[in-house]
Amino acid sequence: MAINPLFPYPLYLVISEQDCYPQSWLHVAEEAIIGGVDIIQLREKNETPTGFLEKAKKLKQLTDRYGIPLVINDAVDIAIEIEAWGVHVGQNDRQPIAIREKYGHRLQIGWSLEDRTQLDSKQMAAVDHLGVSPIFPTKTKTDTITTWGISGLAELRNLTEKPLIAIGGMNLDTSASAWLSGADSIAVVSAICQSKNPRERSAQLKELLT
Ligand SMILES: Cc1ncc(COP(=O)(O)OP(=O)(O)O)c(N)n1
Ligand SMILES: Cc1nc(C(=O)O)sc1CCOP(=O)(O)O
Ligand SMILES: [Mg+2]
Repeated sequence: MAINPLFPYPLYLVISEQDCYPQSWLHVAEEAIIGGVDIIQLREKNETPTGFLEKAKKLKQLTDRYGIPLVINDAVDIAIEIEAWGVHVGQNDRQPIAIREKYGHRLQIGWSLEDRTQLDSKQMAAVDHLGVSPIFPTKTKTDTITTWGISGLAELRNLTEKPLIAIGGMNLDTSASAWLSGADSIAVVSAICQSKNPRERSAQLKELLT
């Protein structure tokens, strides 16, 4: 697959302190960027708002230094405050139209797609890219509904021109098939965060996406 000019970020790291433990999450982020990660999402599900904001500021400094986009998970107000590139929201979060109405185009908006019927939702008008949620079951996030599999991803590719981000169980064994089946980006948590060498693992994953 070629790089999609609407989402030219083939390797997408979703990071949290907990998912990187016992490694330092900020160190993992930097090593992953050096290894080839193109975009990072900060996803802190167990932080206080103040703690999330502090982490977001630190990560923004790092991503700015390397010139890559930062996405904030769920917390639209924090994304605005730190001038993040984007926000990612799911079906149970603040919805794309409400975000667009309030903040215009200050944020790129990612939305999780859990079901084909959601492609017909009016929310799609305010969505910039879609998280295909999930491709495979994963221990990192268990409150998902059904799995798309590679065949579901390929079907989706024929149904929408929005950039598609494959997430859930993406690793060295699964990323190439998702990429070749139409994903514009491969999002990973544990494959990088739990690797002993996040820089090398990122480079290995990136190598598959060319
Ligand atoms: C790129 C990407 N895709 C999907 C998700 C999941 O978002 P959501 O369904 O809101 O679940 P949480 O991540 O908030 O638990 C994502 N974060 N990123
Ligand atoms: C953050 C997230 N969202 C998902 C979704 O399906 O929407 S799966 C997921 C975690 C992906 O972790 P790993 O790369 O370790 O499988
Ligand atoms: Mg969410």
